[in-house]
Amino acid sequence: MDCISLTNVVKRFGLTYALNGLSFSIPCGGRYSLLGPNGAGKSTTMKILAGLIRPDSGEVTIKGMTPGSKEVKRILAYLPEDPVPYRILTVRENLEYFASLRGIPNPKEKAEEMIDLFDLREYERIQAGKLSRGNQQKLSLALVLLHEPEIVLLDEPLNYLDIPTQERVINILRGMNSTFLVSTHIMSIASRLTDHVIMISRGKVIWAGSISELRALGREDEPIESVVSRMMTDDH
Ligand SMILES: Nc1ncnc2c1ncn2[C@@H]1O[C@H](COP(=O)(O)OP(=O)(O)OP(=O)(O)O)[C@@H](O)[C@H]1O
Repeated sequence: MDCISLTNVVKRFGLTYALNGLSFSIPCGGRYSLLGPNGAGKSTTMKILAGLIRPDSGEVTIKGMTPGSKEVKRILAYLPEDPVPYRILTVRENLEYFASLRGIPNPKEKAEEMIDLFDLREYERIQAGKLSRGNQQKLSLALVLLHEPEIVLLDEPLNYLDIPTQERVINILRGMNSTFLVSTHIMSIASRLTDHVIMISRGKVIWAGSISELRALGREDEPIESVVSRMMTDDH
């Protein structure tokens, strides 16, 4: 079964076509990266899947359901590019609040678990607005993952994180059995978190396949970044 499906999706902002006939699908349990040059339509795609904006035309389903519906919200996590937790709440309060919004039976226990998992103990009583950008990112990841979502949409998830935290987060994400769509410009993140790639440019898919197929398109010893760069530039 497909957990994510887009067919012929068009989204315009004024005269700009952010998405222009975008179609792809991701089977349940699939781990996919969304790659593309600046302005390709990656964040727009994520927002449509998260139900935050509606396409002008085309069909979008999450496990056969409508994005943004109550059923989908229950099973989906979306980390935007620049997530902001509730600034006046402390780290712990944010976690407890999100856990109770999610209907988790014991929000305090869940907050404890996420504080340990994301190494936030030192900051648990600090207001989110006073955290460093990296610690805000860590908290935001904890907030979107606390309900053990089946489908996870992450826009540049490792932004601002120091190297030990990147490793910690990569291990957490790799340990989850969810369906993943990760938008990133960093190929090492794509290849460590996912095994398939959807490459888009000007609002439509220009290539899709496994990361090993992508590597095989390059010359021997050619860095994968160079292969991707050529594919993105050839399209222009
Ligand atoms: N709210 C908006 N109003 C007007 N134009 C928008 C809006 N959101 C996106 N766009 C335009 O839609 C196109 C796709 O933008 P989008 O943010 O989806 O690209 P992206 O692939 O995520 O880019 P980047 O890699 O730079 O983050 C761009 O031309 C952008 O300027």
